[in-house]
Order: sequence, then structure tokens, then C-alpha cells
Amino acid sequence: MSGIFDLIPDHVQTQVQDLAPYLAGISLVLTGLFMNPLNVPLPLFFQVHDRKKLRNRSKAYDPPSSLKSKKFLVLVNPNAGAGMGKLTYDEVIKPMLEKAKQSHDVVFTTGPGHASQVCREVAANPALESYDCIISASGDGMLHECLNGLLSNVSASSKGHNTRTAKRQLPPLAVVPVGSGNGVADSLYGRRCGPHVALEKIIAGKPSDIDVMAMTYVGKPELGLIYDLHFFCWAVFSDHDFLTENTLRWLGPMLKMVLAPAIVILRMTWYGGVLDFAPVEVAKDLKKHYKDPKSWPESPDDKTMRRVDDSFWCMAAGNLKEAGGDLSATPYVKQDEGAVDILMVTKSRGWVSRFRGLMVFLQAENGEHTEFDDIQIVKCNKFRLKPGKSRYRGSPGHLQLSGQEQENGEVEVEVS
Ligand SMILES: Nc1ncnc2c1ncn2[C@@H]1O[C@H](COP(=O)(O)OP(=O)(O)OP(=O)(O)O)[C@@H](O)[C@H]1O
Repeated sequence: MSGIFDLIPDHVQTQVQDLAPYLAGISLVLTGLFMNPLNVPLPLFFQVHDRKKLRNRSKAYDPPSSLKSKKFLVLVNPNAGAGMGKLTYDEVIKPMLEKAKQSHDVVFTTGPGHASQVCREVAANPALESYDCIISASGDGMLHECLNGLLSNVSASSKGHNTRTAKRQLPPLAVVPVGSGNGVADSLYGRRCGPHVALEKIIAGKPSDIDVMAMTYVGKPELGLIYDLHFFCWAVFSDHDFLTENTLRWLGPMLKMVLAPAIVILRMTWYGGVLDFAPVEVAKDLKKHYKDPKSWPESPDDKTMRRVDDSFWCMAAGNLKEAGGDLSATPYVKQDEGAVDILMVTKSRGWVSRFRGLMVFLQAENGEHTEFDDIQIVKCNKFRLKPGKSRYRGSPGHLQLSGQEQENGEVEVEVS
């Protein structure tokens, strides 16, 4: 006798099975949120610090005997993630550096802007060689701050050339992941690599080149240059990050990362906008993952660019394959190819239902979303975005670099 489940097509059954743990998780979280029977402050509740485990792993670290001795500057965001910064410094960074006979100075940041101020001072210091490497023990957000501090002296004119030169003259920048979003560390050292793996590679490794996105505001030179090495986003991902970094931050890393996707998928907000991008050639073996830029018209403002004049659910530019939070938004991009990958979902190329939106989030966990026709990925070395308002809410959305909120407006981004 055939059961009722035999009437449901196989692919639907598979999708339901895939979704079940997430739905169960969301239900649990909501129950916990509304009940919270012990009235425990939630961020504290989720600080599951395992000091002993961290300490034992650091004890097991066996540095190679051939290490050259270097001097590190360690900037620690004590509030990153679930407040893991200080603990990670005490139990991982300090003991491992000492074991490897590496000297270091440490600065515990006191708030937003502190890391960029310290890095600005380091960059302005003529005795720059005093540090062989700057380590940001943080999430992606403070790393972004460090980068901008280090590159703060690069002038807005001929920025590409100057950025490349400055990158070679400055001490290398590294990250030990302790944030709630660690996309840079995930990309460089492996997803959820943890602080031990990252630091071991930093101590032993040679620095590698990473492209930098240099963003300027069209018609607003007074806003200067803002750099990022990781992730530019507008529309759904920045709506998501705005929630995790602001509205839901107090809930701690676990809860906010479950609730934020659910909220943006339920909202399903579309933003009008105009995107011009300067396409670059894609390697032959990867072409199947990318859309042909010629399927968009030339930009009337610049013949070297293509124009997407559409409603966007998603628009993001990734310089690294991991965006953070287990999201591989641009899985085929390379860190030093002088280009970024733009990921778009636009209304004219397929309407995205809430269910489809959820699938995109789930598939993007392993970069599988790129296989679908309604997902558009292009490679470019420059883009200009004129963000419009959302049709239903009238909100202009958020512009973000590495999860850090930027002023909304027409921007131009060059990669070098
Ligand atoms: N002591 C501090 N207290 C509060 N905020 C800080 C402090 N130090 C740095 N910040 C700011 O906190 C923001 C987020 O920092 P960070 O990226 O390290 O952590 P996170 O939010 O947990 O990770 P992510 O941004 O990847 O989600 C940055 O804007 C940074 O400038």
C-alpha cells in the first residue's frame, strides 16, 4: 500500500527534509526568546566559553624550530562575537606567540574607530618596520577598520596605483577570527578554522596578496576613499547584516544568525537601482558559472561598462569566496586577480518567491546557488551603483563593506 508521502514528488520531499532542521531551529529559538524562563540576559547565556579547551589546544601547539623571530602588533576587539576577544588573546594568541618566540604588543580596542586610529598611527610612523605584521583579533568589521587606517594616506587621485604601492610598503595585515562573521579568515584559512589554525598559519606563513576595493562617492569627493578587501553589499545581504550588527546584535552570534535570514526572507524587499560594471574575462573552465556580460546593454555613460537597470533583491561584490556566517556568495572569485565577482538577483531575470529566497540562502552555504538561472554572477574590475529606493517600503536600503554600514549614495568601486 502506498503511503501519503509517495504522492509527494521526490525533490519536494528532499527539500522538506533539508529545511526541517532549520525550521526546527527557528521554532526553538523563537520559543526560547518568548519564554526565556530564567530571564537570563541572552548574550551571556550564549557565551559558551571553553577556556580549558582553548588552553589545552594552545599547549599542544608545536612551533617549527626554523621560525624567524618577528614582531607583531595585536589589536583585540574584546566585544567581537560573543565577547571572545579577551579570552582568545589570553588563552590562544599570547601563549602561542610566546611559545613560538615571537614578540608582540597588544592593544585592546575601546570602541569603533580605535583600531583604525592605531593603524593610521602605525602607517604614519616612519619606523614602520618595527612591526612585521598587524593582527586583528576580531570579526570582519574591525579588520575593515584596520585596513582603512593603514591605507589612510593613499590619495584619492590615481588610487589604483597608489593602493598597490602602499600595500607593498605597509606591514601585512592578518586576522585571527573571533567575530560573529569571519568571512576573511574562513576564506584564507578554511571555514570555521578557529583562532589556533589561523594564528599558526600567520606565525608560520608568508603574506599573500589580496585585492582591495576602493570606494568613492560620485559627486562627493569630501567623503574620501573607503577600502575593503572582502565584501560590498546592498539589498538583501546588507539588510541582513544591518539586522545582525544593529537590531539583533544584543541576542548574541547564534540567535542573530538564525533570525536575520528568516526576517529578510519574510520581508522579500526589492530595490530599484542602476548598476554599471566593467566586465573582465573569465577563465574558460569557470565560464559556465558566470553570465555573459553582453546580455546587458552598454552603459550610455561609459562604453566599457554594461548596464543593469532593474529591481534588485540581491547585489553584492565579493573579493573572497566566503562572505562569513557560512555563506559562500561568490565561490569562484580569486583573491588576487584584480577583479571581484558581482552576485545579483534581479526582477527581470526571474521572480524570486520567498521559498526560492530561502533556497538561495541555503544553497549559498556551499556556493551551489550559482547553478541556477535566476542567479547572475559577473566578474568585473570596476562598478558603479546608483541605489534606488525599495518600491514598497520607500527605504533606500543599506550600503555595507564587510558588514560595516556606509553612507548610502551613488558609489564607484575600483579593484586593485
Ligand atoms: N571595544 C569595542 N567595543 C565595541 N565595539 C568595538 C570595540 N572594538 C571595536 N569595535 C567595533 O565593533 C565592530 C564589529 O567588530 P568585529 O568585526 O570585530 O566583531 P563582530 O561584529 O562580532 O564581527 P562581524 O563584524 O564580522 O560580524 C567594528 O565596527 C569595530 O570597530
